[in-house]
Amino acid sequence: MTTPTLRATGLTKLRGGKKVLDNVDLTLRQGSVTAILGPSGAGKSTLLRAIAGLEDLNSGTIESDTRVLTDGAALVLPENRNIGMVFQDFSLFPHLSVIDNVLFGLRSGSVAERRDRALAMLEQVHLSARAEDYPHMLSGGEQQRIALARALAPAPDTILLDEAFSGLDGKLRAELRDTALAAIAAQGAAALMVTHDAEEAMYMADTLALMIDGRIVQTGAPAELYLNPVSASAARLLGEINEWDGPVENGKLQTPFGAIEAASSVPGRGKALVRPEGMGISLNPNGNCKAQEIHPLGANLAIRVEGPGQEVWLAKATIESPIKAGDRVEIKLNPHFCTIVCNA
Ligand SMILES: Nc1ncnc2c1ncn2[C@@H]1O[C@H](COP(=O)(O)OP(=O)(O)OP(=O)(O)O)[C@@H](O)[C@H]1O
Repeated sequence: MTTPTLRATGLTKLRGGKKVLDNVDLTLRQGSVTAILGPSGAGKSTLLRAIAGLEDLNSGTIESDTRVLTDGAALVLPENRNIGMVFQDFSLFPHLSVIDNVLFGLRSGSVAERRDRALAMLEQVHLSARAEDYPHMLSGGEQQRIALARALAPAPDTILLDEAFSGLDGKLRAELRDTALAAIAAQGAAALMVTHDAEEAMYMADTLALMIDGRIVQTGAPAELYLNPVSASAARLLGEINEWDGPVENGKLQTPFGAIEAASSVPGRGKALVRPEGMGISLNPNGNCKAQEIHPLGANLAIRVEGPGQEVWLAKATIESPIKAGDRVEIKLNPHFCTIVCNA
């Protein structure tokens, strides 16, 4: 595992008596991308801003591998934290050319060295040919690539991306994600990104941190969190999930679509969580379930399946599936996509 470049411990921030950050711990590592995913108002931007030094904290410590950035009173100013930031709205200086925007944050080295560095960063985001243009001459995606080059130019230890791709759509957004990943990897910075978009978070991040009501409720690799969520609310952040409450007896919880084994002991009642991919669906004229509605989703079909007691769960099948709305079907749960959590 690579060296931590930034460690936040016990970050707490109160606003109007409400904890918008509640004892947040987070470690960022060199060359690794961490994404914070959470609903609106969860405190994601506040956390990013606190790390950048733009937000005071009530308590907690933020340290880089060499120094303490915040520890109650001890505070390193934002401009001295060696942290780069990219915002959703690009925030380029309109009166400066592209190269001057990138040069803006470069303070060390001779004029020629700084220019070489700025050009190298523009090269990295494939825009060196536009160095003398002004921001208004560039598309939104191009402006965001300049913002990324500007943030990475001073070789920050850490780069913070706040909904940096949200203003862009479709193909452009996908391209910018890849450009950003390559540029971040080339610089070896630790990246922390905030997004509402679960697919974007899973695509880009090595580590995901799920944030709800100011607390980080789960941290881990995207696949681990997708398959083994700690709660229904954590599971919902990463995509659709079927939920079923019931007693756990002999280590099993019975759902309308089959029994699920509890990985660890869950006392009393539990909640079964089943990803749509875990609903193994097949045509069976004698099956006790029915395909109620079918919607194409690119390579997959989303199928609403009615169970024996008229419960409706979501299943996924590949686009070649012969199943049609109204068909009798059979469901076999795939335990890989099923979890039981405490029903608290
Ligand atoms: N300047 C401010 N003054 C007062 N309250 C604020 C301020 N900025 C944010 N808040 C509140 O702090 C809480 C956390 O806000 P924050 O912007 O960090 O959430 P978020 O998870 O980034 O949300 P979003 O995804 O909508 O941007 C919210 O309840 C928000 O209303």
